[in-house]
Amino acid sequence: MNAPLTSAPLALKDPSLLKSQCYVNGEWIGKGVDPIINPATGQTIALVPRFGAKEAAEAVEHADRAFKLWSKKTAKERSNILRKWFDLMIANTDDLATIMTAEQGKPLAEAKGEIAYAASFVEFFSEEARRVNGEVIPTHRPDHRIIVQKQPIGVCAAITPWNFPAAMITRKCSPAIAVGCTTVVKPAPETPLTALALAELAHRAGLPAGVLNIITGDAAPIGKTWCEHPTVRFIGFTGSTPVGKLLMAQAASTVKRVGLELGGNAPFIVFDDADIDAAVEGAMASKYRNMGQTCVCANRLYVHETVHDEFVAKFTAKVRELKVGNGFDVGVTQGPLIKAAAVDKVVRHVEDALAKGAKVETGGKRSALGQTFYEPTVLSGVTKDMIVTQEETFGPVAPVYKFKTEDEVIHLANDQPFGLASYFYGRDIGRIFRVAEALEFGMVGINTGMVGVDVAPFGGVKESGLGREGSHHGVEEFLELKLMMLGGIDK
Ligand SMILES: NC(=O)c1ccc[n+]([C@@H]2O[C@H](COP(=O)([O-])OP(=O)(O)OC[C@H]3O[C@@H](n4cnc5c(N)ncnc54)[C@H](O)[C@@H]3O)[C@@H](O)[C@H]2O)c1
Ligand SMILES: O=C[C@H](O)CS(=O)(=O)O
Repeated sequence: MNAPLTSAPLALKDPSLLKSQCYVNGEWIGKGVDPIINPATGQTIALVPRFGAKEAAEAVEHADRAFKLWSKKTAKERSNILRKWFDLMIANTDDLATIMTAEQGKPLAEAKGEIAYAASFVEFFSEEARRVNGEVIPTHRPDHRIIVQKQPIGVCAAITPWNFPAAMITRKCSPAIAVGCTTVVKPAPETPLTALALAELAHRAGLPAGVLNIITGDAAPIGKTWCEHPTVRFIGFTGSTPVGKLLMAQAASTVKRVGLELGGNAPFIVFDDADIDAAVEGAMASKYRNMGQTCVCANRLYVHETVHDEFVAKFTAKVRELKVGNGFDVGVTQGPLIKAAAVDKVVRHVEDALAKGAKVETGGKRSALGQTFYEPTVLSGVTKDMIVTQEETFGPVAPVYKFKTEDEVIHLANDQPFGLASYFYGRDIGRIFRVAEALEFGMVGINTGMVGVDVAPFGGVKESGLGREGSHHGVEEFLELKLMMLGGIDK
């Protein structure tokens, strides 16, 4: 059904950044039919095309033709275009953030922060493009020489989530493009407008047709087409673990590489020697960023019994200062969740915890602002039999547990299938190394609540994913090592 456009046009300095078509082979194609809804107001912002398997295959063919040219560009040529893309993202931050807040809901200041974060990957990999060096290996025979060349793997697919509509795309596409690959991208159905605006800026930066292709539409057939297409050499996915497992299975049909950034269930541990004020600050940053809708949010807060009451009192006081509302409104620090179903999941988690004996320190109920809003919540008296312990809540709920010993809390932290981010606060150097090495997670924040940055490898272990994004490691999954064994050198 074509939902009517019921919202006033977004206040953009450059209205041409608001796209309602797909970007394929350097052209805008398709007819908008699926509404993109503002989660704060329920209004329709724009309509986007509903593409499927056919268009997904066509995008791969365009990307493959472009690969043959793009991979032959010099590293400096690729670097220069990525740098221009970065410059245009920064110059258009306000419009990109406005589009993001409208479709995703996060407060405008957070959206601007994400644009800077997303742009930082483009900048970083514009520099890495020129650092992809091969090797000459000391020979085993005087008449032989051994050379290892790093070559771009080809067409890479990216399927991304709604919680970081810009950064999850640039964190995958900029390293791929930097080393000479080409890309086909399906953004989340909730938040494609940010992705399409990024494509427009890439076009303006001079990225050749077919290097970046972005289509919207039916996720399952698009994903299956790319997973099974013999020309696609890599599937990059950021999203839930169940979908990640499905894509990994589908990609096996053509022995593709996969890069999986999946679900999390981060422990946040406060030891007895922690700086409590710093721990509260770190917990606020980790827990309530994006209304708790990040894969690295503190999902379980374990506080040593000797400092528990002080931490809960100070933490709860800070949470009560959060202001819930429309992300465009001045002073709002907590916007809506992405959709009503997300709030329903939060309600289910909180009600389960209360039924099993948890206590509400603050919040604990839907906001009167509407069906997509939930009050920032702190629960105490939480135990491991509650759903919040085993499942990622993906909302503004902080379950607090008490613990007695280091061994006990390390076991509790590790005793679940996820392994993305983890955090702890403490100052004893011996404990810092013991705990950091014992935690079964891809990332450990020590006396900090934030781990995601362009220069550091981001990724998880166990059922939180495969591979690393960002940092100089971030190009490796887009490169093949080619051995050149040269004989007959003595003739
Ligand atoms: N590890 C990370 O970096 C990271 C980052 C953001 C989100 N996430 C995780 O993502 C989840 C929330 O995001 P979400 O709700 O968008 O996840 P999701 O898995 O439902 O969707 C993610 C993407 O996959 C697509 N998709 C869904 N079903 C598909 C299918 N059968 N075939 C192909 N594509 C399909 C969606 O359209 C979307 O583009 C949470 O679990 C969160 O932890 C992880
Ligand atoms: O939600 C997942 C993001 O990758 C979190 S971060 O912004 O990269 O820290």
